Amino acid sequence: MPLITDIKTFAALGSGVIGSGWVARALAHGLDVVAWDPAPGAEAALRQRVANAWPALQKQGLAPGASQDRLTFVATIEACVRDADFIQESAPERLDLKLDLHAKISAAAKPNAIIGSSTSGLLPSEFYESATHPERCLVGHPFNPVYLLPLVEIVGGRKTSPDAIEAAKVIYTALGMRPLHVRKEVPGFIADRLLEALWREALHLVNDGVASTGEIDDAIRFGAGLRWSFMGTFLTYTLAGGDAGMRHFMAQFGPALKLPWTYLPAPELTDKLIDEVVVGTSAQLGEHSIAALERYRDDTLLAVLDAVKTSKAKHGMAFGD
Ligand SMILES: NC(=O)C1=CN([C@@H]2O[C@H](COP(=O)(O)OP(=O)(O)OC[C@H]3O[C@@H](n4cnc5c(N)ncnc54)[C@H](O)[C@@H]3O)[C@@H](O)[C@H]2O)C=CC1
Ligand SMILES: C[N+](C)(C)CC(=O)CC(=O)[O-]
Repeated sequence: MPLITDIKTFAALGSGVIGSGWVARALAHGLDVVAWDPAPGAEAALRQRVANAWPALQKQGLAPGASQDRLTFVATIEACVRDADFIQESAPERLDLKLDLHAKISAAAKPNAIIGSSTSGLLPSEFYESATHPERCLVGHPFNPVYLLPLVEIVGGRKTSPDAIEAAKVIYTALGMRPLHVRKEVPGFIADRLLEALWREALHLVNDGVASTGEIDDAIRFGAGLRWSFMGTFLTYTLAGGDAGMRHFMAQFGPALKLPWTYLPAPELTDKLIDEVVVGTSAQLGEHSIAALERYRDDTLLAVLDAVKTSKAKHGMAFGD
């Protein structure tokens, strides 16, 4: 039986920050969405989050027929996945929970529906261990906000078939995303391995009293953060080597890698460090609500995406290049 790639109904299990982002993306692409989340009040919270995302999605352009009314919230896992053409799980990041959940999801789903998990770094071979038809099960790791950021890392487990990886690429592309197949199943995949290294160093800088949370964020957003929206570290550093490129860059800056610039192991998460990070980021939030900052972030991301697209077109490149 061929895997389903032309999807009409999207099932979302877990409707927190990431699940609601998937729901918003799928609705904006004109799909019917069925959602399930066991928390009391989850449906209202989901509809609220989708409504907050909708203005940005309208600016980006909705698919014909796209509507928030095409979201149905159901009471059981089985009702959520039974008729779904594609399933995305965004439940809490706990191996035991995902293992149990995927045994239930996969048993109730159509046998040829792809099942994706949003996990940030757990291994699919482990949490799909008890799945029915595990060959169609994989990771589709998105980035927050899921409804705007294109990247989705696709990671297969030991039992995932190559056909399922290809089917997932087709599905996520149809949802307006940029799939990146992580060919080796490693914890943290590619992107979170990089982000975690930065995050650990940032926490050390706070812990050691070198900088406040706001100063560290300034160091990112006025410098490398601007470059990262259109050029990765390898190409950026090639340009930093001047006409001699990467070879000169390595000769000049390679030795610094042996200097003790970075700590790598995570700092102890003491109450003092947690308080400092919470107080620092509360000051950064100021009077703004999370929802207001999400709208600001969405508008800014749309402008950045637009600018990158326009500039690439001027230089003969497609957005995905
Ligand atoms: N927050 C982030 O920046 C990102 C998170 N992820 C991944 O997405 C997944 C979800 O994370 P968030 O949305 O941030 O968490 P969240 O805490 O915002 O949402 C989790 C939701 O799952 C629900 N839930 C609780 N028990 C459940 C169960 N047994 N089955 C299904 N749902 C259940 C909760 O009620 C809650 O609504 C995790 O695997 C996480 O690693 C991926 C990319 C980014
Ligand atoms: C913090 N995080 C590990 C959950 C982050 C991600 O997984 C991706 C993101 O959106 O930064």
